[in-house]
Amino acid sequence: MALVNRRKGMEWRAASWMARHPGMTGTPAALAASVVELGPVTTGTVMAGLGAAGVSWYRGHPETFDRFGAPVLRSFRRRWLRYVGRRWRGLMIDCEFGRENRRTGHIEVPRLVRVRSASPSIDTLYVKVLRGQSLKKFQDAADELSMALRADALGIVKVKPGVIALTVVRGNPFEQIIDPAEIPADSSDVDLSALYFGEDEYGNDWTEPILGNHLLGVGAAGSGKSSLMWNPLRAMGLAIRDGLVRVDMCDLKGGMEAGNARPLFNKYADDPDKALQVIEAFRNDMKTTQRHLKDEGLRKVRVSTETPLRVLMIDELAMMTALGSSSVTRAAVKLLAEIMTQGRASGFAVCAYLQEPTKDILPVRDLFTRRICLRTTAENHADMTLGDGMRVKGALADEIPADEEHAGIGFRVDQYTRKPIRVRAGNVADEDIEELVRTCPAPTEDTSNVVEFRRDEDEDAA
Ligand SMILES: Nc1ncnc2c1ncn2[C@@H]1O[C@H](COP(=O)(O)OP(=O)(O)OP(=O)(O)O)[C@@H](O)[C@H]1O
Repeated sequence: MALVNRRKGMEWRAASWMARHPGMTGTPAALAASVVELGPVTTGTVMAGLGAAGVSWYRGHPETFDRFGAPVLRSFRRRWLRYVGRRWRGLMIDCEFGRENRRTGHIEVPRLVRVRSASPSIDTLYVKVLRGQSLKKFQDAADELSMALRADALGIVKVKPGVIALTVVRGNPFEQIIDPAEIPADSSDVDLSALYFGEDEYGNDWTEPILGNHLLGVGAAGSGKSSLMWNPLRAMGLAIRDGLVRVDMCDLKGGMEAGNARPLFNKYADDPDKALQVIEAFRNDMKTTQRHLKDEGLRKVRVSTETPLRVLMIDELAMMTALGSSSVTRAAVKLLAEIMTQGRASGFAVCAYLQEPTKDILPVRDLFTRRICLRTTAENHADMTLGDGMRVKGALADEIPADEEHAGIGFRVDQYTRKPIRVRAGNVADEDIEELVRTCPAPTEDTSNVVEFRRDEDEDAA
């Protein structure tokens, strides 16, 4: 075939643009058809009705609108304003991703195929690269791209052959330190299905359910993991005091984190051997509770002083699952797997915290039902913690600056939309922990007729 030195005709280019953007062409076409067929009054009335329905959704149910409606509208607006044709083309040429077609002389640029905007501060741009361009070329130009896109953090990954995703994060919605969870005035005010952890980037309360769940907090040293532990403890405060929630604590930082808060806990361990005993006893209590529920013909526990919610907290979980002696880690992994697969209905929850979420360190990672990823040291930790593809969608946990101003900031996944949401945990200071220990010590007498595990005498004495 002879070589041609002309571009495709304008009408053909317009036709292929229309085929690629059916919404942009289909909507005006449908409107025009409606005006012709039904008349301008009917069309106007339908449009006004749709507009009014949208406004009443926005005003009447902000939670569902922000969750489902806003991302769609925001993606559309950003695609056709912020990243519209000429702007995108200029940006690509300025960052030297344009290339002259030698035959036609036309400057070709990587094509923006899709824009998704999971939250006001996160855009994911899916880009079809030109033939001969590599992922590395984009990664090498990350600084230039980040400046041109006015991004505070930029992630660049391959999505499929020929398509990359640029994840653009702008601004820090959390310039203020967030207050810690309040200790409720009464144990009946404790909501075990929505414990306060902090705020999300929209300024809404960030809560997590603990009843029927297991929670994993991942973050590098100094990322603020302790606030993922103390906020739920404060939020459960009076329920701990009143015996509705019993917490066993394994503080494998050698007692540095929770050593001063022992009165809060039903059982406490600060080394792997003692922790293994605590975990084993927790599993045995779970078995006893399961038998009790079976005898009563119940499928689920009702939290009461007889059958309290049992929480096993483990700080520096890696010490139990990988870094301790092999006999301890083997036994601990087995016990944790048993507790996490069977404990939800009987009211036995695990909350664990660690720095590195790889399968070698945490073989039972997938059994955690709620996961939070604070600042990490490696790119792939966000996907390992939150689920595949979450980094592309915006969870750039490895780009969170490693300073105290950004401690407690991280990502969680919205259970309905499966999108990452930026969150910041409340900052729990030493005085807040002291207040909790002072006001909410666990009952020393074991009132339960189901769970027979008691504190050791020597611990009480201490
Ligand atoms: N939610 C928060 N908001 C603001 N600052 C915080 C928050 N959480 C922790 N910090 C501060 O960040 C610092 C480190 O926090 P923290 O000790 O919780 O980190 P960590 O992840 O537990 O680290 P390590 O694993 O090394 O113990 C502390 O000085 C703390 O005051």
